[in-house]
Amino acid sequence: MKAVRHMRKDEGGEGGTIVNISSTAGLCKYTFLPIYGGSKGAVLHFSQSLAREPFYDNTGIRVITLCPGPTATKLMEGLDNRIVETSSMKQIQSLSDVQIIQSIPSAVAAMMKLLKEGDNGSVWLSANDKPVVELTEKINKHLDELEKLTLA
Ligand SMILES: NC(=O)C1=CN([C@@H]2O[C@H](COP(=O)(O)OP(=O)(O)OC[C@H]3O[C@@H](n4cnc5c(N)ncnc54)[C@H](O)[C@@H]3O)[C@@H](O)[C@H]2O)C=CC1
Ligand SMILES: CCCCCC(=O)/C=C/C=C\C=C\C=C\[C@@H](O)[C@@H](O)CCCC(=O)O
Repeated sequence: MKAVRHMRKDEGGEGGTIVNISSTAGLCKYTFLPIYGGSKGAVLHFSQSLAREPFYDNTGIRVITLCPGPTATKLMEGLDNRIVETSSMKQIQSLSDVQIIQSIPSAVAAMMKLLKEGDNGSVWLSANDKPVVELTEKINKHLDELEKLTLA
């Protein structure tokens, strides 16, 4: 929020872009990453709450969220040995049958695309070495429906 104060146009800044890094672990109920997944869900919710209008109109700051799937960085090294809930090994094993650990260039390509094309409040998925997918509509539909329930 300190960066926002420096960047915001309505307080003398130049606007800009903030990209928050969530994860597929923030989208999926992974039994092997409950704490990490919880923190990544929080990153996504923080971004969507911050990006809600009139934030962009007032500040000129785009807030965008990237949700990468497993990507070949140091963070993924020895993941199997760091799983605390051993009953979740079954889920991690079945996941590794259908999901690959993507290359860093794939995640970088996703970042470049969303920097060029991403609207304020947009959410993007980059996984399995596939082209980046925009999730904004699905995420906002889900959040808007839940919000309606809180008001009913
Ligand atoms: N690698 C993966 O599979 C995925 C990673 N992510 C997220 O991407 C982001 C970057 O992770 P990676 O590049 O994969 O990990 P990494 O371990 O390669 O890099 C993390 C970097 O953060 C720095 N760092 C750690 N604690 C810090 C602190 N308190 N203050 C400042 N810098 C600190 C480390 O020195 C390191 O350079 C993280 O938020 C991670 O959760 C999201 C989805 C998948
Ligand atoms: C410390 C947490 C890193 C989490 C990275 C992330 O944000 C999302 C990961 C999502 C799913 C990961 C699935 C991994 C499944 C298997 O392929 C696993 O067996 C790979 C283990 C690799 C290793 O070096 O141990």
